[in-house]
Amino acid sequence: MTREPLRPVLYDDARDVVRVLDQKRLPVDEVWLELSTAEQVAAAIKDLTVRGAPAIGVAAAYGIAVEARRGADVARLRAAAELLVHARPTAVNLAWAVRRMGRRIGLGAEVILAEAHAIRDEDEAACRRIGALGAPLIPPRAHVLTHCNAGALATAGYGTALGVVRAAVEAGNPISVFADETRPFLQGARLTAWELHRDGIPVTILTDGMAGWLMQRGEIACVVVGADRIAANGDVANKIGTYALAVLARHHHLPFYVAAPWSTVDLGTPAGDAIPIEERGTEEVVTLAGQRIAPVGVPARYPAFDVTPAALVSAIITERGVLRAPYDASLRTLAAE
Ligand SMILES: CSC[C@@H](O)[C@@H](O)C(=O)COP(=O)(O)O
Repeated sequence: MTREPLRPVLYDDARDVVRVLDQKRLPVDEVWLELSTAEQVAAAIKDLTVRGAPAIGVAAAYGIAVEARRGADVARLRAAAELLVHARPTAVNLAWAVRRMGRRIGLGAEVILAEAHAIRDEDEAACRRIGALGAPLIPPRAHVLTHCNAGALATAGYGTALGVVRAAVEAGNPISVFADETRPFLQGARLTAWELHRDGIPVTILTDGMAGWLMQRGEIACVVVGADRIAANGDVANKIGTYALAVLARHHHLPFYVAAPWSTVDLGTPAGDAIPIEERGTEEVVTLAGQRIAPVGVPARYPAFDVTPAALVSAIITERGVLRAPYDASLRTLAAE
């Protein structure tokens, strides 16, 4: 059965609302929210209603557009941009999109909305190109491990890591996916599993500690993940737990691929140690499905991202091409194109 492509962030031009699929409630409920202010969009980004690096960039762009279309003046639009750009710190796509929108402020609501639509459309096109470029890297009938959700839900549509998976399947390679559950927000168990299952792509959920054992047994052919920011030297920030997979992949001589649009590349950040890593509230770590699972009084940590050194990355798949080490040089070359 062919299903409608999944597009988690949309704009209703007739009613001037930003429509977002509530990712906090998936997979149990499929609920679309309608947002009509920059404050509402910023709150949806902060609380992970909408998440994934490219998707939060698209949402922020529409957050500025909705204000413009509802009559906000330049000062209000600049304040909206300021609010949105600070909603989350690690994914550079957010700052990239807000900066791009900022260049349209003052040119009128139609121009601003057109720019937001362009950001959305270009991201989906980039994901499809990433898929086409990445699919040939996946061995026939491979079991592919992914972490978090770098799928349609995390982008304008189609996905980055899952875009590679989708393109491989569309090209006739009957691969299957292992989805790390990705504690504590469970993007893998809830979102990756939901969107792949929806599209008929075989997916099996693992808890976060299982990958090493399956690699040792030869049950995983390669790892494909997304990224929140790629530094100029090729270091990659992505969901916490990604670095551990890269180390495991290296130990087991498996390829470790990063799939991301060019908007995730941040040549202004020289290396991974300069990437800001979001620390979130720890309630989610000490609770599961609303139940406390840890003793009261014991502290917890929740760094939401980690950095994988470039040396552990086999290739970075972007819409501009597939990059190989040395990444400082290959990123500079593609930046110039
Ligand atoms: C194409 S999405 C790439 C990344 O943003 C994704 O892998 C990720 O880490 C998302 O984290 P999240 O905290 O769910 O926004």
